[in-house]
Amino acid sequence: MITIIGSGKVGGAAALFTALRKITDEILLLDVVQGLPQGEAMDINHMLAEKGIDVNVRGSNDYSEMKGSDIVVVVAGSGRKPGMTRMDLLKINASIVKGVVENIQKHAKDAMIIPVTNPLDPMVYLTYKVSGFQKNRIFGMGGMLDLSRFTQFIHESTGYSRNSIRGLVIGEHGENMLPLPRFSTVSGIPLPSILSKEKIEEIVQGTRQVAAKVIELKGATVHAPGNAISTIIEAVLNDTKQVIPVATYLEGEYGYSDVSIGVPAVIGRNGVEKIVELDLDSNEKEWFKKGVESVKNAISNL
Ligand SMILES: NC(=O)c1ccc[n+]([C@@H]2O[C@H](COP(=O)([O-])OP(=O)(O)OC[C@H]3O[C@@H](n4cnc5c(N)ncnc54)[C@H](O)[C@@H]3O)[C@@H](O)[C@H]2O)c1
Ligand SMILES: O=C(O)C[C@H](O)C(=O)O
Repeated sequence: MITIIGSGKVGGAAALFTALRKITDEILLLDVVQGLPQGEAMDINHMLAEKGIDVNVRGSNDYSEMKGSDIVVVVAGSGRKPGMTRMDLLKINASIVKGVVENIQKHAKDAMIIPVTNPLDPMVYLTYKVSGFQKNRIFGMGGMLDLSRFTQFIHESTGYSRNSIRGLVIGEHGENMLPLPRFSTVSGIPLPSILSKEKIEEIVQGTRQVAAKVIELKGATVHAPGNAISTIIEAVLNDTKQVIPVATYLEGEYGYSDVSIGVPAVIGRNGVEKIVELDLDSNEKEWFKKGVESVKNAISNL
């Protein structure tokens, strides 16, 4: 059973994409707004009925119903408006996430938690500290979404199939995001031997900024984050051992401790089964460090 706390735009999309993957029998949508998760569940079930997919989606306002969840996704809280950074949501969302995690602790203490609420990296840290869960059981979704955007930019710039592209984006899910062209390939060919330096710089900047553009145009990002959440859920439930960038707690990896930030990790039935350490060059290390400093600064204000 998968529980999704926060049945708004991204929570609803995550339920939809997860149901379509047919990887669980039951999805519970929770929200504080009366009627919203119930209505969202009905709407998704109607779609699943036509498709003949027997995943049962339910909605509730009662946290105790998440008992027995394998994974709890936390996507409750406010989104940024045009002109804001994700960090501007720190204070308002920290109190929501803290309350939600206390409830997970109470009702689903054997679950894994996928934090999604922004600012993502500080929320992963808060979730780790408030829950007291082992660190491998908490992994935030941010880098997976950044990677889907980087992949789209590579596709648009090269014309090659999205299916041939293997990219990587790590670091803060925020202003200091770190797309990694040196560790990205198209059909095994490293990106720097396909695209010019200038073009690569353009798509790196584009990857950092494109979420703000979507928010300016349509108010929120919805489908890409919903799908990225379902990719991580699938990696856990199907024990795929896929290497996925997730925000997780570091204890010396990449030279940092007592901070949560995006790194590539092997995701399987035990959550984060291994953090993959890359040999970053000096420029990449600098961006990673800026991300760590930004997250540590936020953590100190929690
Ligand atoms: N990490 C990422 O990659 C990523 C991607 C997209 C969105 N987000 C973040 O996800 C969050 C949600 O975005 P959205 O567009 O779905 O927002 P939304 O406003 O559509 O939905 C948020 C929902 O959370 C609910 N909620 C608030 N407090 C709650 C509580 N205590 N318990 C249960 N539910 C509660 C609200 O009632 C609302 O329905 C935002 O913080 C946004 O920035 C993160
Ligand atoms: O950009 C946002 O505020 C939402 C989310 O973090 C995203 O990257 O889509």
